[in-house]
Amino acid sequence: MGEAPAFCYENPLKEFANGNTLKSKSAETAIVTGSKKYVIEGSDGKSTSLGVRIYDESTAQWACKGHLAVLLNEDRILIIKKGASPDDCLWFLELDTQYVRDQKTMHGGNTEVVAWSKGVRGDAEMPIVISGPSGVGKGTLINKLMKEYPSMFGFSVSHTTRAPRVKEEDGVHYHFTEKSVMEKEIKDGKFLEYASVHGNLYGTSIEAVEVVADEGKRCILDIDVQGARSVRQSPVEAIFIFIRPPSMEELERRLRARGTETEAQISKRLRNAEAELEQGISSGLFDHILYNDELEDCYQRLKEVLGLDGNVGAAPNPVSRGFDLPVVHSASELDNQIIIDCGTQELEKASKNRIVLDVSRLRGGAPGHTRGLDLYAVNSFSDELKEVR
Ligand SMILES: Nc1nc2c(ncn2[C@@H]2O[C@H](COP(=O)(O)OP(=O)(O)O)[C@@H](O)[C@H]2O)c(=O)[nH]1
Ligand SMILES: Nc1ncnc2c1ncn2[C@@H]1O[C@H](COP(=O)(O)OP(=O)(O)O)[C@@H](O)[C@H]1O
Repeated sequence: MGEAPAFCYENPLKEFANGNTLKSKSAETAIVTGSKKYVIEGSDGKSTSLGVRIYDESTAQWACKGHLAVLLNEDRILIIKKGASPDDCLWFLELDTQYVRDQKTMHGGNTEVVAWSKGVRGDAEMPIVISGPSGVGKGTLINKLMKEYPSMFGFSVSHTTRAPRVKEEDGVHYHFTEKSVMEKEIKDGKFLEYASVHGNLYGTSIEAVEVVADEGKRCILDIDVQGARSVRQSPVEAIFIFIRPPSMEELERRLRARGTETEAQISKRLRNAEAELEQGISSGLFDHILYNDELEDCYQRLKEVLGLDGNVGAAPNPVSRGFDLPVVHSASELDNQIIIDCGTQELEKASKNRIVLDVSRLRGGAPGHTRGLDLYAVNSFSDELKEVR
């Protein structure tokens, strides 16, 4: 996914609390990682654009002069990497985002936390997390939704160590995986969340969510309550829906009628259902709790909650991940738009030498990703920002 341009603050971040340090002319802030020291230079106080210099201790040389850093809303710094590949030129150093605040709380409140995330173009709608006990009808509801709105929703294909059921396909319903392989991938940080459910390991890889978002579709996650809690604590901003059965008797009837589990597995799932229901209903974790009594009623409620009543299913908006930034000379911020001047000397190219990076709709993606960036070229001679592409 490319390399983050910088790393961990040498000093506590309190200097950044109001951004003053960054805006004062003399200020230089150092970020150190391994043998590299990244220095964000102070600006003249008028512009929010700052230079970034990199000192490589192993070669004792200053390198990569010319990265640009722009402080955004005092909660994150946008770094525009010079000479990076299109896929790797925009990064955010998160200083005071919701994710960073949550992480600080998790670490007891006294630890300074910063997080790197890569800028990804395009806006994908908030993922939908659906939880509920086994047999309640999650899969049935999700299938209906995907059938009615095939271009709008995409399913996050989880990994699991459980055996496939008769009609289940590898890579479609689940990625059926060896336990040791999955444990290694979890250790390698490839998973957004994972949990042990009914005696097997289940997990959502970061890639599973990103693949759907890259297609411009809204991602649906069918995961248990533990997994939902982990996603709540992740940078992913999602909508959380819990499906509950009309009664335990009806849940049992549905599980048996489905005919996909042995008697022992059904008993285990029913025992676990009690705890899942308790947590689903009373934890405050879920934004919406829907009864699945009559299937059609529940489906209509689900559509309402998702704002789909009467909506005919918009076409997907495929995401193009990269953008070729020419040599960047300066950047300034205006109303959530970063104006990037690429400073070509040749007059004939001058009409395309300014690029606007719209950061008004930034939102957390899977860990390490910030979505919602929009980029377009404008005519630099026009007073208005006129789109030319
Ligand atoms: N945490 C987590 N739970 C998952 C994931 N995938 C599926 N689950 C949950 O695991 C449980 C068992 O799923 P499954 O074996 O397909 O049985 P079913 O719910 O009866 O269809 C359900 O509660 C799923 O929501 C995942 O990636 N992460
Ligand atoms: N509202 C409903 N009324 C009756 N049966 C239902 C309803 N919703 C789902 N079912 C049935 O219950 C069984 C379990 O549903 P499923 O979608 O597999 O549950 P889950 O994915 O939550 O484990 C399936 O056989 C399905 O056809």
